[in-house]
Amino acid sequence: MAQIDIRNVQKFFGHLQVLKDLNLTIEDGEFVVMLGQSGGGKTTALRAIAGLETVTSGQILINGTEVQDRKAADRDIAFVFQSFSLYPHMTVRENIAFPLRAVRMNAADRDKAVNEVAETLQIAEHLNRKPSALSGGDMQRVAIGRALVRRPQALLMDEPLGVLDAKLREQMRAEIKRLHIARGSTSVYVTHDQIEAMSLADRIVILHDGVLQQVGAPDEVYLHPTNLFVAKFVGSPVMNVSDVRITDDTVALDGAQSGFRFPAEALANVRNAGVPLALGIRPEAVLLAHDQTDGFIEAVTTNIEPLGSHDIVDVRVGNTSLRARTASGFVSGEGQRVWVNLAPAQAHFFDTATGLNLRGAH
Ligand SMILES: Nc1ncnc2c1ncn2[C@@H]1O[C@H](COP(=O)(O)OP(=O)(O)OP(=O)(O)O)[C@@H](O)[C@H]1O
Repeated sequence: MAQIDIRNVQKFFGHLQVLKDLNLTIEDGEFVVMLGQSGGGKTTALRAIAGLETVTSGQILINGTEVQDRKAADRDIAFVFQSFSLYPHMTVRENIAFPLRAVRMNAADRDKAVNEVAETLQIAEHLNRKPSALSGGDMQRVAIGRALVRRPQALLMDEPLGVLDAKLREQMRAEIKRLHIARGSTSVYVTHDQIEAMSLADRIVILHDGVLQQVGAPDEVYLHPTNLFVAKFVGSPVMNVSDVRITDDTVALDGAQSGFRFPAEALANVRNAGVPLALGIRPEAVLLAHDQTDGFIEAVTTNIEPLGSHDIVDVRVGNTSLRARTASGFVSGEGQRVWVNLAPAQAHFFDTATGLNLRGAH
């Protein structure tokens, strides 16, 4: 198993800079998920760790040894791609055994290793089949089995569940987590699916335009996003973000008759910032009441999404639309008068020019 250290890594494709001074330490046994929009540089970073891509400058260390100039085969890292990339003419057993043949392991040890990994991945009954006879989920289990069979120092996965349907993705996600807990291998996983990232990661690494935006545990990036990009990228439905004015202890939305009163400590770093501000508040921190309530502001419902376990209700306050998460059926229809308030402890204030969260880690 391995600690992976990425130091000051820059990567250019021609004039296009895809990784901008990337620094990251992945601890031994950790499950790190790289999350971001398409084109953010996630795959390039993963391929650079594996040695499938060279870096323009900077160092990559595995257990303290520089490997950036070593070939992929000399890094003892396994890679699982989105497309299963199995050999169609070989059986499942031969596919999984392939990396062991390459290192000339004897047949008895090879069989033992293949059986063990097939058992763990629950594909033992498919060992004599060809890949074409398997479901998508089982094909990806075989691809993961082939990656794990030689007990690599680290397992890298590039959107491994990308082509599976939603239900199978959810099931495989749980299996990948179980496998990681059982094996404890250092894992780096690339996805643009934030639910996958939240559910799998010890730490999430958010990349945008080749720049690392935030590294943190799932609840940390959810509760304390360092900037607007992270705030809007993590969480579903997305965080409400709208321009606000702050006067004394009052936070006023655009066009609203009155503002929300906040305790002084919630506005400590914000009130005198002297920059245009955006309020960020997640739907679960937008509170609705049927009747006039102290501290609440009058609003009108404009849309309701019933989602079974809860509803997402859009309300209009002044010129601003806010999405609130409510109990199912809390609001019966559009055009209804309600009262709205915000949970100050869960409110974020961003500098609209830089995108930085001015409350920092609160
Ligand atoms: N071999 C290459 N040659 C030129 N440009 C490349 C190459 N590989 C990637 N790029 C460019 O680098 C940028 C980052 O790509 P990368 O695949 O790392 O992003 P990503 O975040 O993984 O996105 P995706 O989820 O779409 O794979 C993109 O603009 C892409 O077009």
